[in-house]
Amino acid sequence: MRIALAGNPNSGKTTMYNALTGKNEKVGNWAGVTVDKRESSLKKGFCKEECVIVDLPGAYSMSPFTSEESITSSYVKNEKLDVIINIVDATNLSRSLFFSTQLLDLSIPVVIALNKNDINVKKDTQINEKLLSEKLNCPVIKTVSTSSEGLKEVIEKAILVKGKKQISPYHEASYDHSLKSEVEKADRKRFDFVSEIVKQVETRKIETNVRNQQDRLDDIITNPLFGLPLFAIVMFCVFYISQSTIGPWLADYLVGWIETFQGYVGNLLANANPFLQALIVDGIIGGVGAVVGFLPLVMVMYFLLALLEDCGYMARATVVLDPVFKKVGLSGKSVIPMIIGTGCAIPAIMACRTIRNERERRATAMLTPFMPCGAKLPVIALFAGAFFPDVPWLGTMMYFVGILLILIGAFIVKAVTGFKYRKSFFIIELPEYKIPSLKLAVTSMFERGKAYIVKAGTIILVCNTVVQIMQSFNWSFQVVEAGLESTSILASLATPIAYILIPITGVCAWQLAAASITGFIAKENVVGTLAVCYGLSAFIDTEELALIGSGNVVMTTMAITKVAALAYLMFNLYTPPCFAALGAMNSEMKSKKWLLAAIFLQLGMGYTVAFLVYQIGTIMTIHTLGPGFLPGLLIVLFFIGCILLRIHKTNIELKEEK
Ligand SMILES: Nc1nc2c(ncn2[C@@H]2O[C@H](COP(=O)(O)OP(=O)(O)OP(=O)(O)O)[C@@H](O)[C@H]2O)c(=O)[nH]1
Ligand SMILES: [Mg+2]
Repeated sequence: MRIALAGNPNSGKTTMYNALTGKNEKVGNWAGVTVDKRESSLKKGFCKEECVIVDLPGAYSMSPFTSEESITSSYVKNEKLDVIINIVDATNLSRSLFFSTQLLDLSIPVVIALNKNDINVKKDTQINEKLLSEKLNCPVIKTVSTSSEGLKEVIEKAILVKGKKQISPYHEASYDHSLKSEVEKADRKRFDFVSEIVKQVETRKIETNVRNQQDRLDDIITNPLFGLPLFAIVMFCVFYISQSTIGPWLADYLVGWIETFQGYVGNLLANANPFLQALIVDGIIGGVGAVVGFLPLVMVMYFLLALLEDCGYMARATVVLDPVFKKVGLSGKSVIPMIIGTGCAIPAIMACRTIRNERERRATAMLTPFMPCGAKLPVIALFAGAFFPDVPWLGTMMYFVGILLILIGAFIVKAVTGFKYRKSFFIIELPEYKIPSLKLAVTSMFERGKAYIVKAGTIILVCNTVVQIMQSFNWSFQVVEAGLESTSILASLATPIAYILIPITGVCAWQLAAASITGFIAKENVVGTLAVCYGLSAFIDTEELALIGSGNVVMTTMAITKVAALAYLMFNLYTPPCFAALGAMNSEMKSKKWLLAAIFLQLGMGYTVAFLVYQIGTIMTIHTLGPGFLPGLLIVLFFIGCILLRIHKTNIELKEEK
């Protein structure tokens, strides 16, 4: 038996899906969290029959506007479904039932779950579900997905209605679907029908048109003047707590355990072959451990972001940033992918589907990776902790630089595509504020933590092993002696890139180049590879319970200046993301031209920023230009020249069109 969950965005479909299947799919308090379908079998205990539950993206209507809405409408129309469970947001009945009546037209049995009933109980809003069931000719059950209330009954009803015929409550006269005015007329009629039913079944105590506390809070939070600084403060707190206070404090304990384990294995292998010993103790445990050591930072950040999302703040952030983004040809819609991007660029790029305008969608997918993701966080934490322990806000600043680069990038895309100002509307449904669910935040945190550990135990482990082997052997496949690592396979492959990095690091270090290259496989590799190449594993000082301070081993071993460390960090953060994210960009942009342009822009902007930071920083600190200034300048000028040329071409094309 196959049951699909369909309904308006933010009605609680994924929450119900998770409760029914035991999965942990992403739930968020805004419209458009789910952008692709997911399926899994129903948990035992709900019914004896084998049953598959399908979670779908939210949709307002069967006539799709966005690509994720069309996933839903084509799925319910074309797949062989036994039953549709229509999740209706009981706090917003009139809007939700419009879609319900369309689902009831499909000749597939429907069960309506009147979800979020707990909110209605609190507000004393009553819905006569029996009468509603009679009016719609289908079972209606009140549910609370967050506590699984009513879910068993919903499934029981779904089994009962399977294979039964339901008579659609609304009969639409046929009309010409190609004519916009006709469609609007038909929709209006359907809406009147729904309003009439709502009038009969619902009694509200609080009139929605009375300004309540929520509206007053919105006046402050989304205020054009206070909104932006407030957003900056909120995000600063998130990054500061996760990366400069609680995160590193927890990380220290973890690193202590990892070191103990490493020492234990080291003792066990004391008499083993030196290569094997180095591979296991330094390459695998040291490299993977260096990455895993930063796990608490990622988890704390996820916990805080989940709280912010769930309380309803993130949806407001889109409204606050909308005017700023509009100026560069994007809109508030681009903010959600950006925020998701602080976790991982892949779901963030997928979230761009909710953007209707093609140019805006592609531009957002192209620019979202500038937002440092969870995998880049260990890289930030490492450099911020090792080189700038007295600047606790440095890590946080990397996120704000990310936002700035998104804006600059958007401006470039706008100029290159010849985007002309058009009045565009940004409409978002603001969810109600609520006390965030700790359970949800903890689940989100552990899900992310699990993914991080799995990645460290697979991709990162394999990469570190390969790096350790390539570093241990030369091209004649002989083990390189200690001190002669620069003759290794790894060093000879990375050296050409190391030359390109001279204008941004001041040194020709194959280790730095190797770390940046493996970073394209997964960004955590930057930390893992540096740990392996420099023979450093513990980046966190367990004795001082802090990320290792200045003048420590990392700084002296890497032998680069603070300015170079900052520039190198920024190069790794703002050049193209990992290959998996590039793959996601390719499938969302659906254009090779856009993908290539995106990679070029990311490479160019990442290099330019790093070059400027290093050279200007060097002039400011030691009053001289850094090494490799001229070649670096030529690379940057080439990048800027290419963009200017493209903009010029676009302008000529536009003139010709006129
Ligand atoms: N109070 C209350 N909140 C709920 C209930 N069900 C879901 N929520 C909350 O509603 C919000 C949206 O939940 P989701 O499950 O992500 O909604 P969705 O329908 O999957 O949303 P999209 O994927 O965007 O279409 C989250 O903040 C949930 O915690 C419920 O029964 N009661
Ligand atoms: Mg969902």
